[in-house]
Amino acid sequence: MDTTVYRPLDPPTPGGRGGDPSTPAVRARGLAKVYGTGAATVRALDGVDVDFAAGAFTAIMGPSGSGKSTLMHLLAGLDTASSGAAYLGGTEITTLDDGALTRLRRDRVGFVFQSFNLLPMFTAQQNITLPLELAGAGLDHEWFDLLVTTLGLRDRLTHRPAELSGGQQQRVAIARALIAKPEVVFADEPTGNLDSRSGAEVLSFLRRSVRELGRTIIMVTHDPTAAAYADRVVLLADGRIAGDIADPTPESVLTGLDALRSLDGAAGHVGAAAGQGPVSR
Ligand SMILES: Nc1ncnc2c1ncn2[C@@H]1O[C@H](COP(=O)(O)OP(=O)(O)OP(=O)(O)O)[C@@H](O)[C@H]1O
Repeated sequence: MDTTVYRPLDPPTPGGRGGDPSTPAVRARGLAKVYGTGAATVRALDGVDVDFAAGAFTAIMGPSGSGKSTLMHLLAGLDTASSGAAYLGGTEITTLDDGALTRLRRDRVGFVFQSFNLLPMFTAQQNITLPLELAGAGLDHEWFDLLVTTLGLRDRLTHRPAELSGGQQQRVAIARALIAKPEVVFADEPTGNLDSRSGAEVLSFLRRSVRELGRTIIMVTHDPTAAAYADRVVLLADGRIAGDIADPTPESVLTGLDALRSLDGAAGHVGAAAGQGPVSR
């Protein structure tokens, strides 16, 4: 596990803003993914029911192999489920064909990866606006300016990725993920390649984009301190939802992870162990 310690740069403010709280941005119902057959069968996800609120920053945590990446890939339409359903807003994505999934990922979802995935020959500005070019959509200059200001990229727009620090590159990747105002941004270990200060900045920007810009973010992370920037932490163990922590702190997340280890595969839910009551969905 990455033991990097991140220090929040600004104090947390309660609650998320924006989105329609009555409709979850993302839902899973009985979602399952099975790899292999016979003795080699792995149930990577084993019947997951979970809602992710619009306008909230949610972290997904759990031990290695607990199914975090599998869940994110199914929710983002990057992989197909073995059974069950995943929804983006009102759209059941588990029944869409490849073409519809490609359009959905392009038009309604943003991605931030551990390795930034910027195009090296393009400037920061060109990288940010690339999704609009690919979609044939026009640039909302006001939104672009707001993103660039919020992410502190104003004086870096003409630089190529090789001329930017890791933290700056990830901030460009976040602006790119947000430029088309997607319904949800999936972030997969977004601070995994960053030092603690750059990681803290990136996490603060992710949180600001939820609180101030009304976006919805679902982040997979191994780091309890990173998870504590979120409004909520969903814990996975053995392909199942094993805990749910509202308003997490590094301490409550660590307590929740420790409780998971002590459950050691037994069925259970660690919300109470982490100082939270079970969250009804
Ligand atoms: N393509 C695959 N073929 C077979 N098994 C797989 C495949 N992908 C994942 N698995 C298995 O599914 C389970 C869940 O994997 P997943 O990558 O979702 O876990 P994770 O929680 O993201 O792990 P980590 O924290 O190590 O990245 C693991 O047992 C893994 O070995």
